Amino acid sequence: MTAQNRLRIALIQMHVEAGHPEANFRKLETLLQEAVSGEVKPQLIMLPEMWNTGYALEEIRTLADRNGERTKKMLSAFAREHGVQVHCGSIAESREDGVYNTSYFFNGQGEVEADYSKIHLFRLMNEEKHLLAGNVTGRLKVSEVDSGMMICYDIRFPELARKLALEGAKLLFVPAQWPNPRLHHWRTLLMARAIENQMFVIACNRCGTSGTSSFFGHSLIIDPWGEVVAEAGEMETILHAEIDLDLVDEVRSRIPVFEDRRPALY
Ligand SMILES: NC(=O)CCC(=O)C(=O)O
Repeated sequence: MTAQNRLRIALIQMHVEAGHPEANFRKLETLLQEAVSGEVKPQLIMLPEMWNTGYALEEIRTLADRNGERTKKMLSAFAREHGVQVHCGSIAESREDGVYNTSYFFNGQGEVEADYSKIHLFRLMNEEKHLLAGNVTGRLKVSEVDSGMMICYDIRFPELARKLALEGAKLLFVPAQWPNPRLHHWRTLLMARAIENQMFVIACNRCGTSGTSSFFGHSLIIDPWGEVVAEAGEMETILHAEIDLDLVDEVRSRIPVFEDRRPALY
């Protein structure tokens, strides 16, 4: 196995102060430095969903990052300085027509390689009242490997993960703010998306509390067999793991699910 076929990942499972972008940007700067200061440097860093504002939806129009400019400036500079790829999780991003829940992916030169705005808005947290839904699926290349992007609630839609897998995705990125009491759903759905599509699922949740909601963390990296490569606990932490990218082809050749599909029947 060559070094090129492996990917070192760090997931920043952080507490988010709802309604306080300043505090969240400051906190993130510290955690990003921490993520690259160990002996083994990650090649990719990922953040949770809506870490800039949290779910301060009543004030989201004023709090959201206009066109993602502040986020892009900070993360692009960081990615370039450290030669590391950064999946920004997602941010509340304001555009002319409203606020979106948007992911950006920066390559190691600090360029925006891909973006994706959440396409399924989560009614239980009133997203549909304050946010606009994206209309395009999220595809990207990570270390030259075809990959897909989802955000949180999106994982309840297996058709989306399957579409990304059929288009070639071998890695699926899922930033989240997934609260209690649905830890069982979080783990099971992520596991299912990994097993049925024989892909790595890389999922970064937030932790801590906001108002009456509490977030259990449990950021996860799951391999294409459905085995847990790494899982965080409930506290703020940086979860480091290394994955073997060749495992996707190995699993797909042992159980040829994609060849055995009968799409004409369903
Ligand atoms: N932020 C979200 O999309 C939360 C999704 C969630 O909690 C769920 O159960 O689905």
